[in-house]
Amino acid sequence: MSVLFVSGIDTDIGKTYATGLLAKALMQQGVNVITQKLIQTGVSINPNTGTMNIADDIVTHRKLMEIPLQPCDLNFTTCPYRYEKPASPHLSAALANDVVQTDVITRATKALQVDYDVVLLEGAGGLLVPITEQLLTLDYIASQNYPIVLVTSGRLGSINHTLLSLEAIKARGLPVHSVIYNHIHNDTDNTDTEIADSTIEFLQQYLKQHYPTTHWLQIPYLNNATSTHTDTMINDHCLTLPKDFI
Ligand SMILES: Nc1ncnc2c1ncn2[C@@H]1O[C@H](COP(=O)(O)OP(=O)(O)OP(=O)(O)O)[C@@H](O)[C@H]1O
Ligand SMILES: C[C@H](N)[C@H](N)CCCCCC(=O)O
Ligand SMILES: [Mg+2]
Repeated sequence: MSVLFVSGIDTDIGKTYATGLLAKALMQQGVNVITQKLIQTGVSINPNTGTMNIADDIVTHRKLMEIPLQPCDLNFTTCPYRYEKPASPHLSAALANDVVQTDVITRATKALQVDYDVVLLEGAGGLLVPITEQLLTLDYIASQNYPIVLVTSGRLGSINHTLLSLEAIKARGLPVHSVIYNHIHNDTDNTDTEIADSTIEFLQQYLKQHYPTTHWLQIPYLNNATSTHTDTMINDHCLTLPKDFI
């Protein structure tokens, strides 16, 4: 497979971290990999040019990969659709008097596939987030038949959101390539480790029983992982991928 769609049980669950760390791990295995962002909302405008900046998530991917912005980032191939309002893409586009044309995204992915062996395509929010009034993210994924990487967490409520996401994927007949458990809340005061540990245990067992070929990975809590002073931290927290991951 050469395109993996990285989704999650919700927005702010750690898709960007997961995508960047996956890309870095693949690079370390010698895979020629790049990341793409489906649609970025909440993008700032460059005051000098009056144009939209590069997608924040692409910038974070590159920091996590420890590589500079690439030519395909600078010419916006890795994220053609960027909007100012930090909202659902269908709303952010409408507020910019625009409608997303998914063939632009597909063409961008195909252009990246010319230069790279693997493209990790990060969604915006969860699987049923609308791209337009008529088209949900999962509709687009299904139209391309992309395998899905689903990012989840140990927050109370994650079990339900994870299983609902898995059901939605199954209903479209798409493969669940991986589930990535992100330890996003583990360093905060309000984390209940009993719940988080039980969530890991439950999800692992559930996958073993119902999705035996799906990979299970975990991402540790990273402290300021994308700041400029955390090379050691990032190196310490490399993802180890199973041999048959790609
Ligand atoms: N493993 C982690 N350790 C520490 N902080 C994390 C971790 N994962 C995510 N975060 C924090 O949570 C925030 C949300 O994560 P992230 O931006 O990856 O979410 P997302 O799922 O990509 O959201 P979106 O739908 O906007 O793309 C980030 O700003 C980051 O600070
Ligand atoms: C702005 C935010 N961080 C994401 N990029 C977009 C999240 C859209 C969520 C829409 C929804 O599920 O209601
Ligand atoms: Mg993101």
